[in-house]
Amino acid sequence: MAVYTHVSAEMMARFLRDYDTGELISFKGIAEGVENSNFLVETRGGKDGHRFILTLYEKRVDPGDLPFFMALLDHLAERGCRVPRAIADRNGVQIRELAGRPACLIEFLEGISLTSPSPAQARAAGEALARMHHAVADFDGARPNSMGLASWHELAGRCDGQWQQIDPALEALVEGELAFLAEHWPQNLPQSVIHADLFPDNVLMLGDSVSGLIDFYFSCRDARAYDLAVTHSAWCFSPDGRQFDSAVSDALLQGYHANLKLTPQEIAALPILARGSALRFTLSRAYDWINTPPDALVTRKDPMAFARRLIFYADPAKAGLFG
Ligand SMILES: Nc1ncnc2c1ncn2[C@@H]1O[C@H](COP(=O)(O)OP(=O)(O)O)[C@@H](O)[C@H]1O
Ligand SMILES: N[C@@H](CCOP(=O)(O)O)C(=O)O
Repeated sequence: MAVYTHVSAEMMARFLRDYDTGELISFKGIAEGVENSNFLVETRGGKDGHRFILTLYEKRVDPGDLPFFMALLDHLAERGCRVPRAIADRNGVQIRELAGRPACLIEFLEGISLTSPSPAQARAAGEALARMHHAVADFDGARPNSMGLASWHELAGRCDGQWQQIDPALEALVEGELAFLAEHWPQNLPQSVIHADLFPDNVLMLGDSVSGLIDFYFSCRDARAYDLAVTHSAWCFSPDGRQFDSAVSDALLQGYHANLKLTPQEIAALPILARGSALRFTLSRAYDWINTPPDALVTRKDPMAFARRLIFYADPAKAGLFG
């Protein structure tokens, strides 16, 4: 359960008094997620609906970036993408504070977060990602990728001396990959605002249809093809990273390409971008594995699940994976 900051019923009720959401009737911490504290909030008698997500922004979210995220969500929603907007209070303010943390009340979207997506669902996710990339073409917000190549050395350095508690082979794998990617990371690819964390748990689905894309708190400007590589690394393996699902992979790539054609340079770069994505999530999970506070209500995610993906993508026999 991801709740790092505890909120009392009195605090929550007081917070909601500034909105047209009606009276608080229940709230509870949400089990999924690892980054922020999220609560499902129910109200009655309000004008703005009766079910909401209240997010308190934690460790990796810079409060200065919240206006970028909120403007992006507004922009995407205005262009027909199913994303949750932040609700404004009666003074028109979206970004507030609760329990000493930056806080936003977010529209609740229906749908289920998947754990084992089918090819049809992966195809729908690929289509939704491509539609999002089209929709941001005229969004002029800017935010560099705080979890991009430049940050990976620093993140690895912060795990120094502690790799052994995760896996004896991990340090050598990370060192080798950092050196390889520093030399081979593709340059000059088309840039876009990207989601950068489009895991199955961040795509809400009703049957085989996408009902919402959520959790834009790593979104940034970076190579557009890197977003597809992140999504590929997240969707096309069993959760422990031991099994690759070629049917899900084909469907995801077809769904994306049916809506947005990548350039030949982008397609050629995908194997290295996928290695980068696998390394990025290995590193953030390793850092969290070592540093998660013991009193946080959170289930840590296994870094080795992405180390295994990294080994898969680095295998020369997989070079043809992306066409
Ligand atoms: N707008 C939303 N509508 C419905 N459910 C949501 C919404 N935002 C988050 N959730 C639920 O909360 C969970 C955790 O949210 P998420 O944004 O992934 O957390 P974190 O910021 O910790 O990564 C999601 O898996 C989903 O079940
Ligand atoms: N997707 C990342 C971690 C970010 O957390 P999420 O709950 O927003 O998906 C991972 O799985 O390591």
